[in-house]
Amino acid sequence: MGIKRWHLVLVWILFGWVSGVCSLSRASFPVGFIFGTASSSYQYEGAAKEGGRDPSIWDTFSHEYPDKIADGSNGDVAIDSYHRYKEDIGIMKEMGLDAYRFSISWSRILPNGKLSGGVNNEGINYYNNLINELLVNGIQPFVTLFHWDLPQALEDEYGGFLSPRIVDDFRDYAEVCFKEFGDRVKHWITLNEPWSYTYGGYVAGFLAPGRCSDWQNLNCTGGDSAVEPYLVAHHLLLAHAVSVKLYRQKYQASQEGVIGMTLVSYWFVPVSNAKRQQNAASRALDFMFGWFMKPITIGNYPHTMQSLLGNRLPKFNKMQSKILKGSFDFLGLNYYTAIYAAYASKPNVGKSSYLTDARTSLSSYHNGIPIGPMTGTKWIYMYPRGIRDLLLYTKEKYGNPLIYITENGVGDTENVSSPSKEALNDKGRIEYHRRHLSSLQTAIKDGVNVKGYFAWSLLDNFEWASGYTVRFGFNFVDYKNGLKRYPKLSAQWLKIFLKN
Ligand SMILES: N=C(CCCS[C@@H]1CC(=O)N(Cc2ccccc2)C1=O)N[C@@H]1O[C@H](CO[C@@H]2OC[C@@H](O)[C@H](O)[C@H]2O)[C@@H](O)[C@H](O)[C@H]1O
Repeated sequence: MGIKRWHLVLVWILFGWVSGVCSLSRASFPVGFIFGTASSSYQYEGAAKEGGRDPSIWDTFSHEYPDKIADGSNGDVAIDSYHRYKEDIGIMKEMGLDAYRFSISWSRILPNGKLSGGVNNEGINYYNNLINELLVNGIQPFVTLFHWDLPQALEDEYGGFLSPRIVDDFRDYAEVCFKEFGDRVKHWITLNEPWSYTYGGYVAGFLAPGRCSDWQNLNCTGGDSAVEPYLVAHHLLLAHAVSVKLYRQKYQASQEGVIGMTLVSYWFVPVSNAKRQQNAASRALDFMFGWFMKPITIGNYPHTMQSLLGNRLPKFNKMQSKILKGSFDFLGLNYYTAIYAAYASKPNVGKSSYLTDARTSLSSYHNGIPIGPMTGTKWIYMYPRGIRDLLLYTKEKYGNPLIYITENGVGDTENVSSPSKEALNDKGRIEYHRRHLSSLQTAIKDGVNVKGYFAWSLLDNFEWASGYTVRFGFNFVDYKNGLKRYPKLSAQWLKIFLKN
C-alpha cells in the first residue's frame, strides 16, 4: 500500500513538533537577547533587623496579621540572600544567565523613609557589594526601586501611597539610588506591578497594608475599595514620573542608563465574540493594564475609566500629565496567565468597589472548562498564547515600545519539604517556560520589540500571602535544613537552553 498524502503530512507535523520541542534554545532568539531571573528584597534578603534596616509595611503586616499568610510566616530570614548573595550569583553564573533583576529595600537605604532621616551606609554597602559581585561575574543588574516593601515610618506618618507626600519622598529615595549605584546600574525599574500593590493592598486586602472596604468582609484593617485604590495608583504614577524626570535631567546623560516601570496583566479572553463580551475584555484590560500604561504613554487615564468612575478617579493637572507622558525608556511586563472576561451589569448593591467598577466578570473557567491546563499555582492556568497576545496588543495599542518580560513563571504547591527526587523533578515548570518562550519567539517574529526575558524565580522564596507554601524557583530551597539550595530539573533544562 503506497504512502498516502496524509502520511506525509503527519510525518511533517510530527517532525515539526519534535524539532520545535527539542530545538528551542537561546539560538532561537535574536543575538543579544537577555535571559535572566527576577527576585525582590523582602522575598529574598531576610536580615530584616540587620545592617541598619528599619521595618517595612511587610514586616508589620506579616507579624501583626500572620493569619493573612498561608503558613503564618514572614520575611525575617526569607532565604537569607543578604548573607548568601555570592552563592546565589554563583548559581546564576553556573546556569549561564545574563542578568539578574532584584529590588532595593527602601528602608535599608533610608530607614525612616526620608532623606532627612539619614542614609544608612550599611545598606549602601550591601547593594554595592551585590552589584559589584554581579558585574565581576558578567551578570547585568536590572534594579527595581519599589517592590511593595514601603518603609513603615511613611505608612505611619501619612498613610504611605494614600498621600501625595509620598511623591517627594520616593523621588529623594530614587535619587540616592541613582547617585550611589547609577554608575554601574544601567536598567532601572521604578515600580514593580503597581496594579498588584494597589489591588492586593487596597481592594482585596491580602497584601500589605491589607486595606479594603469593611462590607467586603475580607478581614481588612480599614479602607475604602471604591476610593483608596485610585488614590494610591495616582500617587504611584506621580512618584514614578517625578523620578524618571529627575533621572533624565540629572543622571541619564552621564550614566547612560535607561529607566522604566514593570506592569503585570492577565490576558483577557472574551467569553464569546459578541460585541458586548469583547468590550468587557477590553474594559478589563483598561482597568488592569491601561490604568498605568495609558498615563505613562499619553499622560492620562483610559477613557473607559474616566467615564465609569467620574469623580472617584483623580485628575492629573497639566504639569503632571506632561511629565507622565512618555515616562519610560522601556516597559517591564510580567505575564503569568489569562482569564475569561464577561460583561457584568452595574451591581445593585449601593456600594462601589474597584472589584465591580469595570462591569466585568472574570473567571478561569467558561462553561465549566478551564482556560488552560491547571498548574501548581491556583490562579495560574497555562495559557502561553497570552504572552504573545498581550505583547501584540501592547505593540498595536501603545506604539511598539521596547519591552522586557520582567517576570514569567509558575509555582508548585505540593507540600514537599525536603529536596526529594519528586520535589526536584519539576517537569511542569519546564513545560510552562518552554511553551511561554516559544510563544515569545513567535511574538518577536510578529515584530514585537521585546529584548529580554526574566523568569520568576531563581530560587524558591517568600511568596507574599502564600508564605513558603508555593515554590516558584528553578532551584529548591530547603527551609528545614539551613536554606540549602538544590538545582531542580528545570535549572538543568535552562542551563542547556542557554548554552545552545
Ligand atoms: N503575583 C503577582 C501578582 C500578579 C497579579 S495577577 C493574579 C491575580 C491574583 O489574585 N493573584 C494573586 C496575587 C496578586 C497580587 C500579588 C500576589 C499574588 C495574582 O497573582 N506578581 C508577581 O508574582 C510573583 C508570584 O506571585 C505568587 O503567585 C502565587 C501566589 O500564591 C503567591 O502568593 C504570589 O506571591 C511574586 O512573587 C512577585 O513578587 C510578583 O511581582
